[in-house]
This record gives sequence, C-alpha cells and structure tokens, in this order.
Amino acid sequence: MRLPEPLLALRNRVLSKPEFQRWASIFPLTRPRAQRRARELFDIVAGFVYSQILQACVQVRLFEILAEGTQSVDELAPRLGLPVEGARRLLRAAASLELAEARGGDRYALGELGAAMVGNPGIAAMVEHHAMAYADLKDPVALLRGELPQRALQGYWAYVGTEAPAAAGEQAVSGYSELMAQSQRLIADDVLDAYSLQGHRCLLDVAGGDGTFLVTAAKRWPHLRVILFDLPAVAERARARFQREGLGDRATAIGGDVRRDPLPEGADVVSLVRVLHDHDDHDAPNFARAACQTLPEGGRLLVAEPMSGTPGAEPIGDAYFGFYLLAMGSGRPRTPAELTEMLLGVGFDRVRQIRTIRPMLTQLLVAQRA
Ligand SMILES: CC(C)=CCC/C(C)=C/CC/C(C)=C/C=C/C(C)=C/C=C/C=C(C)/C=C/C=C(C)/C=C/C=C(C)/C=C/CC(C)(C)O
Ligand SMILES: C[S@@+](CC[C@H](N)C(=O)[O-])C[C@H]1O[C@@H](n2cnc3c(N)ncnc32)[C@H](O)[C@@H]1O
Repeated sequence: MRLPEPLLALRNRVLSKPEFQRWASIFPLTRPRAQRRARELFDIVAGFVYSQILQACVQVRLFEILAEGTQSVDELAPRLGLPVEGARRLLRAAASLELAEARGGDRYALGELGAAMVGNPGIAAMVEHHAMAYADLKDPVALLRGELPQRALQGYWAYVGTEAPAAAGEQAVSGYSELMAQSQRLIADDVLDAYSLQGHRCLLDVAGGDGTFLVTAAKRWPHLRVILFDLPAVAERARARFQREGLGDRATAIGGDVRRDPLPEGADVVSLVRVLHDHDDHDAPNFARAACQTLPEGGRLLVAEPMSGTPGAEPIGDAYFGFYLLAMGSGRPRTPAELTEMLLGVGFDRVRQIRTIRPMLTQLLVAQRA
C-alpha cells in the first residue's frame, strides 16, 4: 500500500532517528520487525562479501566434494587446495550461509543451498562469469553516467554494441552460448509446463542460442517440428546439437540477423526466450515485429524472461538484471505491462500472462496474432 505523502515524510523522519531505531529494537512489539529490517540492511551491505564466498566455493569445487559425504576439515583442505585454516574459514562462512552444514567435530556436509547448487550446474556457471560483472560494477556511479566505455561484459556478449552481429565468429559466441545452454535448464521446463504445445505444429525459437530450449520442447512433444534462428555462428552450434540429439529432419537451424534478414516461415508458434530484455527500447520491438510478421493469423508468440516488478522477486528484476544489463551495455528488464504494450504496438492482438512455477527466473506472456 502506498502511504500518502505527508505520512510517508513522517515515517521516514521517525525511522531515520537513531533514538527511535534503538527504542524500536527494545520495545517488545516493534523488536522483531526492527531486527528483521536491520538484518535486511546488513545483508544488502554485505552482499558482495557473500557473493565472493560463493565464488570461492565454486572455484574450489566445494559442493561437488561435499556431495560425496560428510568430511573433516583436515580431509577437505588438501582436496580444496587450501591450507587447513583457509578451508576452515571458508567452511564456517559457507555453513553460515546454508551452503554447507556443520556436523560437529570439525566436520562438514553439504547444506541445503549447496545441494541446490549441485543439482543446477547452470548456477555455478553464472557465479563464475560474475567475476566480469563485478569488475564492471566496481564504479557503479561511473557506469550510471555512461563513463565506462571498456566493459568486460560487453566484450563477452559479442552481439552488443555492433551494427554487424552476424559477423561474430565461433570464438566470439562460444562463451555466452555455453553459459546460456547451461542456465536454459533452469528455464525451459518451467516455460513448457506453463504453456502446452500440444495444439501447435511448428515452433520457431528466435535468438534461440544453441537449441537447448528447442531440444527440450521436441523431446516433450514428439509431433512438433522445430526451427531455430540465431546469428550464423550460434546457429551452427545448434545444427550440431540437433544432430547429436538425433532430431533428424524435425529440426532446422538457420543463421541470420533478426534486424536484417527475414525469419523462416512455416511456424504457428514463435518463442523469444531471454531476448527482449537484451535490447534497448528502440531495438527490442524489431524482434517482436519480426516474430509477428512471420506468424500466420491466429499464431502465438511466447515471451519468456525475468521481468521487472515480479512479486516476491523485485530485486531480481530491477536491481540484479537492471544493473547486469547496464554493465552489458544494452537492454533493461521490463514489466509485463510494458512488454504487453510493446507487443500490441507491433501488431499482436491479445496478450495474456501465464503463471510459471519460478517467476523469479522467468515469467511468460503469450501473444496472439490478429
Ligand atoms: C527438503 C525439501 C523437499 C524442501 C525443503 C524446502 C526447501 C526449498 C529447501 C531448500 C533446498 C532446495 C531444494 C532449494 C532449491 C533451490 C533452487 C532450485 C534454487 C534455484 C536457484 C536459482 C538461482 C540462484 C538462479 C540464478 C540465476 C542467475 C543468477 C541468472 C543469471 C542470468 C543472467 C546473468 C543472464 C544473462 C542473460 C542476458 C544477457 C541478461 O540475456
Ligand atoms: C541472452 S541469449 C538467449 C539465448 C536463448 N534464447 C536462451 O534463452 O538460452 C540472446 C541470444 O540472442 C542472439 N542474438 C542477439 N542479437 C541477435 C540478432 N540481431 N539476430 C539474431 N540473433 C541475435 C544471441 O546470439 C544469443 O544467442
């Protein structure tokens, strides 16, 4: 609920007084909330330190090693490549974050969150590539002022800031394509659970990366034909992937630039998965318009990506992706309402939002062509 202006000003005046903060931390009725808010502020202050502890766990392969079972610090230290004291400090920190679990007697097991990391290798890949994002975020004000022309992330995402992304070679696309393939496993089933492709014949995945999303869709729906469109070097990777998966003539991969080349025809459903948020406001509609133009009347477009303002996950859209994309040099997270307006503006007729099981990672809009 939004407070009226005068009440808001009063609340903020009161909350900013150290005497009130102290009183609220003691008074039994306000104490739990005061402590929770202090802890929340502390977590924001300490976020980078927590992230670096996770980075260290991933680099020394702590979670894979603990997945073998409970071990003592003395046993773990040489396996982690750390001195005993360093290993103990890391394990205590990891246990406090529930990445590991202290078992007594200087022994440690996998924690609940560490176990989740083992099950999702895509998260570890994200953590490792964050080294670039954090280097770019070192001076966030300079970034906001547009004063950092050389950024690691911009070099990593080879299609950003160039008029000719289709010229990118295999080397330039391999890093981000692998990262996207790994993390796509956190996304594809959530989208395919939310929207059934039973009634569709052919799915075109625009900017579909190495084809992980289409392979998942094709395995789930054996009647479905799938077409991938991406930059030539990425489409080449997808072609090889489709062959390895034995999809035969059910799957095609076509290389090109969405802004210059026509999309392949024949699909009755198109997907844009983690694509629109990569592009600035003047450019993102080009992707949606191209999808609309290739669809027949009544065809559907699926837009799946993390969105701004997701209830319960607000900082993931506007803080994490907002600043990640700023460092990358292109795009922004958008609310479902902003995306809906964009889709209606390029010729779609009806747009509805469908619930996904983990909206923090991806939300889903389905648009129908008039
Ligand atoms: C015991 C049981 C059954 C339940 C107990 C309750 C419970 C839930 C306990 C916790 C244990 C548990 C099972 C946890 C499960 C956790 C899971 C599944 C966690 C998943 C986490 C996913 C994360 C942290 C994903 C992170 C993704 C990131 C950081 C993505 C970044 C994406 C980027 C940078 C994309 C860039 C692409 C671009 C350029 C923007 O387009
Ligand atoms: C963030 S990735 C998402 C990949 C995939 N959809 C996924 O979710 O894993 C964005 C993709 O857009 C592709 N891309 C960027 N600009 C493009 C353009 N102008 N034409 C075609 N593909 C493009 C990139 O090569 C990359 O594979």
